[in-house]
Amino acid sequence: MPDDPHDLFLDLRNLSTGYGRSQVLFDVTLSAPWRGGVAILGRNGAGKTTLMKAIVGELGAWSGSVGLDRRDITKLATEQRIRGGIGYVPQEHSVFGRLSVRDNLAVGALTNQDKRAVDRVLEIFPKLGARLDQPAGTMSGGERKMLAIARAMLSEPKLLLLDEPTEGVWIGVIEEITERLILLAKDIAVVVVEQHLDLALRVANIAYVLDRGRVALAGSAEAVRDDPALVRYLAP
Ligand SMILES: Nc1ncnc2c1ncn2[C@@H]1O[C@H](COP(=O)(O)OP(=O)(O)OP(=O)(O)O)[C@@H](O)[C@H]1O
Repeated sequence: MPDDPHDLFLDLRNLSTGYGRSQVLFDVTLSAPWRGGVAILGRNGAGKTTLMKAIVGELGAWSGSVGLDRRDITKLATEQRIRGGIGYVPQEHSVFGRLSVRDNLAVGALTNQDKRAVDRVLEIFPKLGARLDQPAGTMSGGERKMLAIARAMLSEPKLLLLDEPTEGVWIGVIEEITERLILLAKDIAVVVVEQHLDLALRVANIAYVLDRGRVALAGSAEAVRDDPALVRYLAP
C-alpha cells in the first residue's frame, strides 16, 4: 500500500454507515491508489455492496469520511461523485433491458466528447459488436456484465467500482472479463468485489477482507492470500 497519502485516489477514513437504524459498516478505512486493482473480499452479508454504495454516495456516511482525488466528497451527491470520476457497475440491473446494445452504449457515451469512444470499447469487448441490435435484456448474464462494464468505461472513469462482475457468468467469459479488468487496472483504479478469490487477486494488487462490516485483513494481494486467517473470514 502506498505510504504517501497523496498517492491515493480513493481514501475512506473510519467510515460507518448502515440502513435505517441498523449499522452495517464500522470504522472502515480503505484506500485505492491512482492505478491498480483493489479487491474487496468477504462472505455473504459482510458489507461489500454496502461499501460500494457508500463510496458512490447511494448511502450517506454516519461518521468518517470519503476522499476522492484529494477532495472530501463525504457530503456530495452521487451525481457529483460520478462527475468526479467514479464509474459504478452494480451487482444487478446494470443494463437497460429493453434498449439495444447500441443504445445502451450510446447512453453510456452521453458525456463523452470522443466520437470514437464506442468503437474503442467495442475493440475491448468484440462480442458486443456482434450484438449491437439485440435488446440487452435478451443477452446472457456474461454478455450483460460485459455491456455494463463497457458502458461504465464510456464515462471515462478514473475509478471503476465493480460489484461481483463475474457473478453467474460462465467460466470462459469470466476469464475474458478478468483479462479486461487486468488491462484496465494498468490505467485507472479498479475496485472489485469478487467471490472468486483467484480472479480477485489476479486483478488486484491490494486486498481488503470485510468481516461483519469491519476490515479484518488488509494488505498486498499476496499477503492477504497467504494469511492463514483468510479462510476463516471467507467461510460461510
Ligand atoms: N436496503 C437494506 N436495508 C436493510 N439492510 C440491508 C439492506 N441492504 C443490505 N442490508 C444488510 O446489510 C448487510 C450487508 O449487506 P451487503 O449487501 O452489503 O453484503 P455483501 O457483503 O455485499 O453480501 P453478498 O456477498 O451476499 O452480496 C446484510 O446484513 C444485509 O442484510
